[in-house]
Amino acid sequence: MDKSLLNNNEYSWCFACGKDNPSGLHMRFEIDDDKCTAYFTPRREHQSYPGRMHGGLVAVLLDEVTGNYLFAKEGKPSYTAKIEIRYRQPLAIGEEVVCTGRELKRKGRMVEMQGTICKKDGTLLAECLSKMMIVDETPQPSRKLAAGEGEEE
Ligand SMILES: CCCCCCCCCCCCCCCC(=O)SCCNC(=O)CCNC(=O)[C@H](O)C(C)(C)COP(=O)(O)OP(=O)(O)OC[C@H]1O[C@@H](n2cnc3c(N)ncnc32)[C@H](O)[C@@H]1OP(=O)(O)O
Repeated sequence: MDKSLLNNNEYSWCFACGKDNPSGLHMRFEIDDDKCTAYFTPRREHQSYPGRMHGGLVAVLLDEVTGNYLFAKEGKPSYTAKIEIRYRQPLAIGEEVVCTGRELKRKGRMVEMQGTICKKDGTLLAECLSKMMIVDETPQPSRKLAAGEGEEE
């Protein structure tokens, strides 16, 4: 991966994984040969109906774990072109889940991805099938750098 993508740019503001985004989920990942894994514990601020995580944020977990797999493998961003989600059981506030992203197949720059979210005992809570388009993108400088205010850290 081109490490310059990770420095001095806007990636640290990603809502799902950006370390500098105070409103973000701060997801962290483990990359294996064939999958990306993230562990996440929904908090009360992620709630929809009492005790369960908001479905839009469940979608973020799935989108991010699949996108991160491709980012790690390709060293380039990929944009979500399509995502279909099956919400099987609620994600409980306060209970850690395991998110997994895998590549299913690809044609050109379009990659079909599968994402799952399970309880630690393996119970499937939510899953997605998505299409992600790998793009050639030049890293964007952070807003402060662009404004000539110097590095943020
Ligand atoms: C320590 C620090 C670590 C830091 C570590 C950072 C890691 C960082 C990882 C971040 C991980 C983020 C994971 C979230 C990812 C987002 O959230 S991305 C944001 C949400 N998505 C978007 O904004 C995408 C918006 N859409 C687009 O930009 C464009 O439509 C696309 C998807 C790039 C495609 O555009 P395009 O390249 O112009 O392609 P286009 O000509 O439209 O289509 C070409 C072919 O592709 C196929 N295709 C295109 N769209 C579709 C579709 N929706 N469905 C099916 N087929 C399609 C078709 O075959 C199409 O051919 P035709 O049917 O048109 O003949």
